[in-house]
Amino acid sequence: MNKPIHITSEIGKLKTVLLHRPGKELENLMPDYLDELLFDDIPFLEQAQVEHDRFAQLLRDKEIEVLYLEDLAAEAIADPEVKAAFIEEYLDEANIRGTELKALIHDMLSSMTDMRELIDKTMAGIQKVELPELKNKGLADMIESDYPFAIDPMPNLYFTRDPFATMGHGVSLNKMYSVTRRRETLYGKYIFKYHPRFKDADVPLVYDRTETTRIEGGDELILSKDLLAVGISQRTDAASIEKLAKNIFDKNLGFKRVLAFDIGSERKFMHLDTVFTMVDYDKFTIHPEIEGDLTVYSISQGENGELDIKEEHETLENILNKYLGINNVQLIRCGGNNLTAAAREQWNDGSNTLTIAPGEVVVYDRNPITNKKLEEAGVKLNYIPGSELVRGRGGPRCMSMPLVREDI
Ligand SMILES: NC(=[NH2+])NCCC[C@H](N)C(=O)O
Repeated sequence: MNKPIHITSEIGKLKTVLLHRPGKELENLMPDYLDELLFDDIPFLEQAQVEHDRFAQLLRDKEIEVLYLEDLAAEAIADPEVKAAFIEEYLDEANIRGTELKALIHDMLSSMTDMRELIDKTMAGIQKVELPELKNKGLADMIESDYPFAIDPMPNLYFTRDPFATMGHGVSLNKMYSVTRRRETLYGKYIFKYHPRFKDADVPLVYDRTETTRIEGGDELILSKDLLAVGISQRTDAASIEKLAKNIFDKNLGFKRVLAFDIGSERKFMHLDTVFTMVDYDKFTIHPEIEGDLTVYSISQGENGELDIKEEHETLENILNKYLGINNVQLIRCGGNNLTAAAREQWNDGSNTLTIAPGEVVVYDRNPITNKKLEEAGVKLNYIPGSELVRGRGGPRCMSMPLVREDI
């Protein structure tokens, strides 16, 4: 049987990818709560969907199988017992104030017979005004309080890169940094456990959402079948990288070394993939601010199952040459040599490329300076529009989770 997950590089020909088409959760964004929900503006849903559909169609035109998170999740909970368990768990994590309110929503979700509708509802969130019965139960105060939601939306779901990350034939089911994104990983839990595509494969989990320290997929890069890169960032703790490395070695996923890159913890550099992505065997896009010496921890398996950790201070170029065993790494600067362009295009995810084959990527059309640099370096570009999608601060890499790539 072909493994449903097979990822041994960041650049091998992409065969199957997981997306989420933005849905009603984006219409539950409000200016007052944008910061907590990690958005900088409110995308126009209809247009965001048009842009997203272009992205998906481009991938299909390249003969890549496109799967949707919402479909897999719906299929995963088809069995009534699984559906019931999912609803319980979803509600337990939904921060609902008031038991009657919870019971009411429980009834509402349980009575839904179309699993896609149910999943969409759990993603969109629930406004208190959608529950008129609540008044009769004496809980009018809940309705009248200023906060409009009974259950918050999950607007970041279209960044499928983050809640879990595929590596080898395993999955890092992540503990997210922010409250608003923690619930997203529940879909992954049910998909890998119960979906027919995955359930017989016993997908090994090398990280679990129940962990106490955080890690996100934007920080997890597969540099080769032997080598992972993980960012120590706003989103990912050093402690999580140790746990991940230990599990990867113990569960024999094939990787020999994990490089942990310390990239600081600002929002603009929230993940490693916002400053650094791999586009070819020897080519990387980078944000100029990570040039110069970096602190990198090289983690391998030591004696008696302990980790062997070495600290190094080196330029990105030297580190990549050394650990990839090449001598001609080419770093392509986001925004070229102009600082203003670099800042602007990095903010608009100019270095957040999705590589679909060695030397071929998907990029936003809105970053012409970076795109020209990529072209000059011999990289083949496929453009998508991103005027609305970018408002959530993510590009083609963030909006996709590869499930299968050809080996390189
Ligand atoms: N892999 C990425 N860079 N993902 C971008 C995620 C953006 C999202 N608004 C967040 O802050 O979480």
